[in-house]
Amino acid sequence: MTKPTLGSLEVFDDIASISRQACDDLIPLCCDAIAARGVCRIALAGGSTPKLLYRLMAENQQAFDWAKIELFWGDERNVLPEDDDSNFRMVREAMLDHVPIPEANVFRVPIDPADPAATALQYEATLKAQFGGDSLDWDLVLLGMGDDAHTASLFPQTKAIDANDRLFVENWVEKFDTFRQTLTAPAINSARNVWFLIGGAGKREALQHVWGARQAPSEFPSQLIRPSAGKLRWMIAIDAMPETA
Ligand SMILES: O=C(O)[C@H](O)[C@@H](O)[C@H](O)[C@H](O)COP(=O)(O)O
Repeated sequence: MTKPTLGSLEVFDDIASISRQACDDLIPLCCDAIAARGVCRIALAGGSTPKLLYRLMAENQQAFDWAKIELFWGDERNVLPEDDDSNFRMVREAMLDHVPIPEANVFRVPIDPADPAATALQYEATLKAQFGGDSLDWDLVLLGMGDDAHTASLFPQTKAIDANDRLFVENWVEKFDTFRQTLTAPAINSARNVWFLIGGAGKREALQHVWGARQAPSEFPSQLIRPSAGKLRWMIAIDAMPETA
């Protein structure tokens, strides 16, 4: 069976079972972070896969100390927060509207569609201020992966892939003819925990490449995710698992 060379692999029946396990594991992760450092900082993934996890967090809200949890976005679309495509809106509807998290603990990417560069600089400054410097020791970064092997908004053959001197950047994505906003690979790789939540047969080929011997991160950006000291966890639905090589 094709497996990742880095990190742990767990195979699940479907995205629902991934979501239940991730929610169950988030409870002690948050408790331990808060006990150790007084705060739990999480970078949320966008897209559709993590929606159920966010709903489960809301359903199990009594298990989380929301006053000491800080939520950030690993990436965002270049749209306003009420837009259907907004990752912030997706999280707000699935979780934020239903849990007692203080508004001051929710760090939305301050999108100005007309000035993506300024937006990125502003969010990067927020990250540095909140973390007290350039090393973002996230307690958890949640990630999805596209069928083109992108993660966050690190898309193949885009500038953000090489933005190793930055933490958060605007990223022109030709195939969408628009900008995205994204954490850079170094900003993700400083995390204590990185969890990929991936499901769907459409991701199978991309995972085959990402886990394959050929290292080509500009083609398969999820290969960039190699936490320097933290734990990498692949939570994969069986329908996304590559055929045995
Ligand atoms: O803004 C986004 O779309 C996400 O951050 C993106 O990186 C997502 O995780 C993948 O595209 C997978 O998306 P699905 O979960 O919808 O398959």
